[in-house]
Amino acid sequence: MQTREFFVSAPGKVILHGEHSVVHGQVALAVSLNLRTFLRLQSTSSGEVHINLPNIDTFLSWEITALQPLLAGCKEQGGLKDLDADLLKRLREFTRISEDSTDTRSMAVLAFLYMYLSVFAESLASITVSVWSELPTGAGLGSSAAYNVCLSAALLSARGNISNPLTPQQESARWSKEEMELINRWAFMGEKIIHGNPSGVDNAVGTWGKSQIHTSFYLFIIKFMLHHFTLFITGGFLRYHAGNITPLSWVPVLRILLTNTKVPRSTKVLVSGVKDKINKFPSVMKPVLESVSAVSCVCEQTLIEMAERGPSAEHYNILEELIDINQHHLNVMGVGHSSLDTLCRVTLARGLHSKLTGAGGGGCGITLLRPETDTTVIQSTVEELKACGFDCWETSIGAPGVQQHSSAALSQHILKILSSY
Ligand SMILES: Nc1ncnc2c1ncn2[C@@H]1O[C@H](COP(=O)(O)OP(=O)(O)OP(=O)(O)O)[C@@H](O)[C@H]1O
Ligand SMILES: C[C@@](O)(CCO)CC(=O)[O-]
Ligand SMILES: [Mg+2]
Repeated sequence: MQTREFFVSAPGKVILHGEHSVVHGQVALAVSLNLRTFLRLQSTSSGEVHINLPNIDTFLSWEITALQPLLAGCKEQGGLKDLDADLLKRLREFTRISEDSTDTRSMAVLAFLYMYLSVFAESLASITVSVWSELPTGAGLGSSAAYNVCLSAALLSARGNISNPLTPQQESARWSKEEMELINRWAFMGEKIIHGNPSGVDNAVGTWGKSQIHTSFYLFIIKFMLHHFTLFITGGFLRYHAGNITPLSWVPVLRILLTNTKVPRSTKVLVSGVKDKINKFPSVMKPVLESVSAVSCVCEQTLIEMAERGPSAEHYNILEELIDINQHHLNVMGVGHSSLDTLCRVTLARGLHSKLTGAGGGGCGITLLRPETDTTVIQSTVEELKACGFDCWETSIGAPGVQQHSSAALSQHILKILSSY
């Protein structure tokens, strides 16, 4: 063990276009969100492993001697290609979590124990891990990915597989590109446990976020543009395709209203439902997935054009039409929900366009706000959506990816929650 105590955090994400079709190799556009998950790891000498997950009211511990036999016959650490099915089976038996279980607590515990046992296989260490998130759990904003990215970064750092990048002078620090790749790969393993068959977009956004290359490059662009009196900055969008993530340079900030319908759903169940539909009607569903990919590409082109020529009303009309088309496609895939229909209807009554974001089936939706959208219109929309029982707020997008923090960098509120275990 390298450190007695440290803190990490990772952001959630919003998918603009491409959810579900990205699982089947198509293009997605996503952006990190300024809502984060925070983790505190302490090394102890208790001979036990503790996990505290206050968001889901889960506080558990195990004797290391009870966990050790689970590693019998395990492959060498580094099994990053596929999940170790035998270890997962033994873990399910040990925790009495059945194969078809998708409940919140079971998924979180399995992902944690799997990553802990795999990373510390050579010598199980006594640790206490506490995780708390600003993100709603299971609502389409990448809460599972932020959780897995935090676990991955903290466990790998504690084990010494990656560095502890924070220097005494710093409040926050990030890892090297190679280390972030490792964090991302282990987080993907956690996503496999929680999602079943993830595309990797959520953990990639949670790891990389709005990259540093972005920030310095864009500061230059912003200066240039302000000099030319164009009030126009980047939105930090990322393009994800077949395991590769690339920042979209020169795209505008979009104003987005986020609505949480609060209807619970499981990404694992929804992703598997789409797969069943594709298997049942391949000739019907494949063109739908390809069309969603085309929506992502046309959207990307439009954003680039908006940056190059300056945004026009026509650009916003295109973005709105793409949102409508994609929402219809997602309904065809079977991942819509009456609560999301309500969101679309309420916003369209005021000329605003919405779609679900993330896995759908309830959870969150996004509404595009035009630059000229009046504050009174936004306020009345928010009020009506709240009257439907939804949470609704204007987001700030484009946040940094996974980071290590000093305790001084965290707010008293977060520190208090994480330190009370
Ligand atoms: N703060 C947290 N504490 C503990 N477990 C969490 C936390 N956040 C997420 N999880 C785990 O992730 C699961 C939710 O993952 P799921 O993929 O269904 O939703 P999501 O990631 O919020 O949405 P999407 O995948 O559509 O973006 C929870 O059931 C829980 O197991
Ligand atoms: C539904 C999905 O496309 C996005 C969930 O945020 C699943 C995935 O990409 O793994
Ligand atoms: Mg998820």
